Amino acid sequence: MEAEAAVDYLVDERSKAQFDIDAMKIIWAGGKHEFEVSDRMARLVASDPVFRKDNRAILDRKELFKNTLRKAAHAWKRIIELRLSEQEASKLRFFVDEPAYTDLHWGMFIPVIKGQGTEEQRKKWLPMAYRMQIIGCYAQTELGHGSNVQGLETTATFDPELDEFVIHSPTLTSSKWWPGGLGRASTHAVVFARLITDGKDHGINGFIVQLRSLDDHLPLPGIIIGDIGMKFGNGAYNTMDNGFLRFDHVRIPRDQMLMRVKQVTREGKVVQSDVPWQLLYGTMVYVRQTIVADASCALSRAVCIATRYSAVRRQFGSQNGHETQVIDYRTQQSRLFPLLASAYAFRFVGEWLKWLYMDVTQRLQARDFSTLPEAHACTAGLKSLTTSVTADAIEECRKLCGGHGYLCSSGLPELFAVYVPACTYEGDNIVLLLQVARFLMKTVSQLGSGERPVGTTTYLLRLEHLLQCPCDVQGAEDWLKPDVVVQLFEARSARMTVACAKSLSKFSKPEDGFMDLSADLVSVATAHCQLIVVSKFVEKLQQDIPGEGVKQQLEALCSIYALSLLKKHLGDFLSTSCITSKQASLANDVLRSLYSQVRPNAIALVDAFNYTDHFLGSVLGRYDGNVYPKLYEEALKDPLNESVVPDGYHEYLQPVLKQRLRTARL
Ligand SMILES: CCCCCCCCCC/C=C\CCCCCCCC(=O)SCCNC(=O)CCNC(=O)[C@H](O)C(C)(C)COP(=O)(O)OP(=O)(O)OC[C@H]1O[C@@H](n2cnc3c(N)ncnc32)[C@H](O)[C@@H]1OP(=O)(O)O
Ligand SMILES: Cc1cc2nc3c(=O)[nH]c(=O)nc-3n(C[C@H](O)[C@H](O)[C@H](O)COP(=O)(O)OP(=O)(O)OC[C@H]3O[C@@H](n4cnc5c(N)ncnc54)[C@H](O)[C@@H]3O)c2cc1C
Repeated sequence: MEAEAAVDYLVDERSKAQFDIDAMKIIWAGGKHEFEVSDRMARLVASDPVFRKDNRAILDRKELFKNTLRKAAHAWKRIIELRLSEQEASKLRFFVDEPAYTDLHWGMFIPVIKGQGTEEQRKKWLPMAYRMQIIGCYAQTELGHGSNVQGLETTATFDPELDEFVIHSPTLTSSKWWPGGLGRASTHAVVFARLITDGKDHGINGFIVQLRSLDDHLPLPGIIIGDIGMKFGNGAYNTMDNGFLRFDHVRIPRDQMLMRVKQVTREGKVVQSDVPWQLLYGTMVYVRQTIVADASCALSRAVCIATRYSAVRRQFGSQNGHETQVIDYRTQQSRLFPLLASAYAFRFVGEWLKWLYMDVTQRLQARDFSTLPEAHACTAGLKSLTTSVTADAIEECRKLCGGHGYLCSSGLPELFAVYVPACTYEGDNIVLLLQVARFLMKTVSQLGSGERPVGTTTYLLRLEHLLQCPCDVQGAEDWLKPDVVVQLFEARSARMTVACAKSLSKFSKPEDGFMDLSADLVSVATAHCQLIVVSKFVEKLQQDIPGEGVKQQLEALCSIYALSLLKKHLGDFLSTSCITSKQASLANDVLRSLYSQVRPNAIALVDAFNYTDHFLGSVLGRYDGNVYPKLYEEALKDPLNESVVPDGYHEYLQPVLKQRLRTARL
C-alpha cells in the first residue's frame, strides 16, 4: 500500500511540469549529440553487472581496490570492443562512477605530456599511453609541500658525463605524497623536481620517470613506493591508490625531461624557451576547468536525490487528506531551490569555461599569451567557488533528507566523502582565491596605465560609474531584470576590489598587505567569481533556448541563483551601499514567489539531468519514488542481518545479560 502511494507521488509531480522536459535534457547535456552519447553510455554502464557499486561501503580496502582494477579493466575492454570514441569513452568512465588510477592517467599524465612535452616527446610517449601500454600519474605534491609548488624539494641533477638526470629525494619531506594512481597501479609518473645543472638550481620542471617494471610490476631499483593509507569514509575515495614515492639516485636519460618550457642541452646548458614559465602549471589549469564542469554533476546528483525524496516524504499537516509533502515547506524550498539553481548555474559556467580553455589553448599555439593570466584566474576562482559550494550543498542535501539521508543507501554519505577533497586537490580553495585576488589587485592597479582589462574583468573599465551607481530597483518586478542584477553584482565586486586595493596601498611592502588583508581578499575574489557565474547564466539565456517553457524555467532559476546569493551575502551589498534595506526586503519577497514558480516543476527539473538509478546510487532518489520498501531491502542486505543472532552474542552479549539477571535477583 505505502509503496504504491510513494510511486504515485512522483507520477503526479511529473504531470505538473510546465515545460518541455526533453528539450531541457538537451540543454543540460549541452546539445543533442551530447545527450545521445551520455544517455547511451549511462545505460550501457547501468546494465552491466561488473559495474555494480552498491557493495562499496562494506568491502575491505584490498577487495575494494581489486574490484576497482577489475572495473577499470572491464571498462577498457568495452571501450576497445565497441570502438568507442574519446568522448564516449570518457562518458563511460564517468558513469562507472568510481575514482581510479585511470582518472590520473587520462586526466593528468597524458595532458602534462601533451602540454609540456616537445613534439618528439609527444610522439614517443603518447601512443604508448593512449594504448595503456604504460600507466602514468602526476607526481607533484610532496609530504612537506603541496600548495607551494616552488618549495618542492625533489632534485633532478644533470650528469653531463652520462647525459642523464639523477632523480633524488634528499629529505623525508621531499617524498612524493598523494599522487593518485601512484600507490599501486602506475608504471610511470611525471615527477616535478628542481632542475639542477652545474650546481645551479633552475626551479621546478617535469620529468618522465619509469617506476615499475613492465614485466612484473616490481619497483625499479632506487624506487621506494606504496599507498598512503585509508582516506575519509568507507568506500568513497579509497578506490584510489594515492601513493608515496622516494627516489634514491634514480637515473633517467636527458630526453625524459619535459622540454617545452625549458631545455637542457647535451652540454648541460639551460635554455628558456619563449613561452611563459607559468605553462609549467598548465596541466593544473586544464584539470581545474574539468573540475568546474564536474561540480555541476556532483551537485545535481545530490539535488536530484533531495528533491525527489522531498516530494515523497510527508510530515505533519494535511494536504488533501495526506500529511504535507516536505517539499511544500517554505524552509525546505529556501534551502533546496537555490541548490537546484546553482546546479544549472554551474553547468553553464562550466560550459563557458571549457570554451575559454579551448580559446586560450589555441592562442598559446599561435604564440599569443595575453589571455593566460585571465584563464588562470577564472579556472582557479571557479574551481574554488564551485567545489566549495558543491561540498557544502551535498551535506545540506543530506540534512534535507532527514534521518534517512544519513544511511549509506541514500547515496549521500559516499557522494560527500568522494567529493570533499575537491576543495583541496588541484589547489586548496583558499590558496586559489588568493590567486584571483592577486590578479584583481594587479588589474585595478594597472587601470591608470592604459592596460585594458580583458574578458571577465572588462567591467572594471566602468569603475567610476560602478563606484557610485544606485541600484535600479523600485518595485519587486525590477529584481527580475537581468541587466539590473548583473550591474549590481558588478558594483559589489568593483567596490570591494577598490576598497581592498586602497587598504593594500597603505602598506609599504605589498606582501605584508597581502598577508594582513588575506581574509578580505578572499571575499573580494569570491564576489568576482559569483559575478562571473551570474553573468554567464544571463548570457546563456540570451541564446536561442528551444522548447516550450524551458526558457521561463531557466529564467526563474537564474533569478533564484542571483537573489539567493544576494540574501546570503547581504552584508557585502549593504556595506558597499549597493542596495538599500528596502530593496533587500523586496528581493526576499521575489525569492518567495520564485520558489512557488519552481515548485510544480521541481521534479521535472531534476529529471532533466537524466540520471539512471544506477548512477544516482540512492534509494531516496529513485526515479519511481518507491522509497520505503527499498530502504528495507537495502537494510536486509547488510552483513549484520545475515544471521538472526549476531556473531559475538555467545561471547559478549549473553554473559552480560546473564550477569544483569543475577544482579537483578540480588
Ligand atoms: C585528474 C583529472 C581527471 C579528469 C577526469 C574528468 C573528471 C573530473 C572530475 C574529477 C573527479 C575526480 C578526479 C580527481 C583527481 C584529483 C586530481 C588531483 C591532482 C592534484 O591535486 S595535482 C597537484 C595540484 N597542486 C596544486 O594545485 C598546487 C597549487 N599551487 C599552485 O598552483 C601554485 O604554487 C600557486 C599557488 C599558484 C603559487 O605559485 P607560485 O608561487 O609559483 O606563483 P605566484 O603566486 O608567485 O605567481 C607567479 C605568477 O604566476 C601566475 N600563475 C600562477 N599559477 C598560474 C597558472 N596555473 N597559470 C598561469 N599563471 C599562473 C600568477 O598569477 C603570478 O602572475 P603575476 O606575476 O602576478 O602576473
Ligand atoms: C584526494 C587527493 C588527491 C590528490 N591527488 C594528487 C595528485 O594526483 N598529484 C599530486 O601531485 N597531488 C595530489 N594531491 C595533493 C593536493 O594537490 C594538495 O594536497 C593540495 O594542492 C593542497 O596542498 P597542501 O596539502 O600542501 O595544503 P596546505 O597548503 O598545507 O594547506 C593547509 C592549510 O593552509 C592554508 N594555506 C596554505 N597556504 C596558504 C597561503 N599562502 N595563504 C593562506 N592560507 C594558506 C590552506 O588554506 C589550508 O587551510 C591530492 C590531494 C588529495 C586530498
